[in-house]
Amino acid sequence: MNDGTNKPAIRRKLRDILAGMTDADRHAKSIAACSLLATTPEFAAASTVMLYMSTTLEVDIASLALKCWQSGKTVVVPRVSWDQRRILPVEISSLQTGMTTTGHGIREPDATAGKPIPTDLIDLVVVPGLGFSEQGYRIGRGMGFYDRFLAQPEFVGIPCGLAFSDQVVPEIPVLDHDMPLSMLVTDRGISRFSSNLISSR
Ligand SMILES: Nc1nc2c(c(=O)[nH]1)N(C=O)[C@@H](CNc1ccc(C(=O)N[C@@H](CCC(=O)O)C(=O)O)cc1)CN2
Ligand SMILES: Nc1ncnc2c1ncn2[C@@H]1O[C@H](COP(=O)(O)OP(=O)(O)OP(=O)(O)O)[C@@H](O)[C@H]1O
Repeated sequence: MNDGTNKPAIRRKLRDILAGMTDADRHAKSIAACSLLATTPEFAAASTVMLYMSTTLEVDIASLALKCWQSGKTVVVPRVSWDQRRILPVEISSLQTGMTTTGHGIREPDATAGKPIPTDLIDLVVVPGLGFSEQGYRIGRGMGFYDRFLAQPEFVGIPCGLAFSDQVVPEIPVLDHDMPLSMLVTDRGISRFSSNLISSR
């Protein structure tokens, strides 16, 4: 069945897998996955990197944010605009200060913090998700925020999924609006999906 109707069941299964991991496992795998991402030429070449404010069940991006700042990169994270049903990239210089918590316990820069950054300046987007396929597709929280973000014509960067290896599943239903990733990094390794490269979009 590839019509997307089983997406809720896949989300439930993936949420169970994530909840079943131990904190120690999540911590070790977060460090491993972020270290691997930091070794890639795509990361080295990026001046502006879009990260996400990780929740406890997602790969913790803290070590990656520090590497970005240490090497002089600009870090942006999403702020949800409910009016526009989109995420807006906002620059941050700390993961702690100036944050507020939205629904689902997701943190984002509060109204006083964070300068909006034009989408075309983003070189690399580190994309969270509930699950990822070996073909470079992802399933998220079901609001389509990242699909809409990555589909914008002004987005010219590289979309890179970041996940625990536990989150990689053989197949994810793909609908027309689902945006493929160019890369996927987990604690087990780096995958590149040549058919999804920007030049072919
Ligand atoms: N760490 C992290 N940040 C992320 C995402 C993510 O998956 N992980 N997102 C990935 O997309 C975006 C945020 N996604 C969100 C999805 C739902 C709600 C939320 O509050 N939902 C309400 C229902 C709102 C409505 O239906 O109008 C709720 O469930 O109460 C918030 C953020 C951007 N930031
Ligand atoms: N480019 C787009 N333009 C308009 N609507 C879109 C677009 N992409 C996705 N949507 C809508 O968003 C909704 C959720 O999509 P989907 O189930 O693929 O979310 P998801 O990728 O799992 O979630 P997310 O990206 O928020 O983590 C769908 O109803 C879809 O129609």
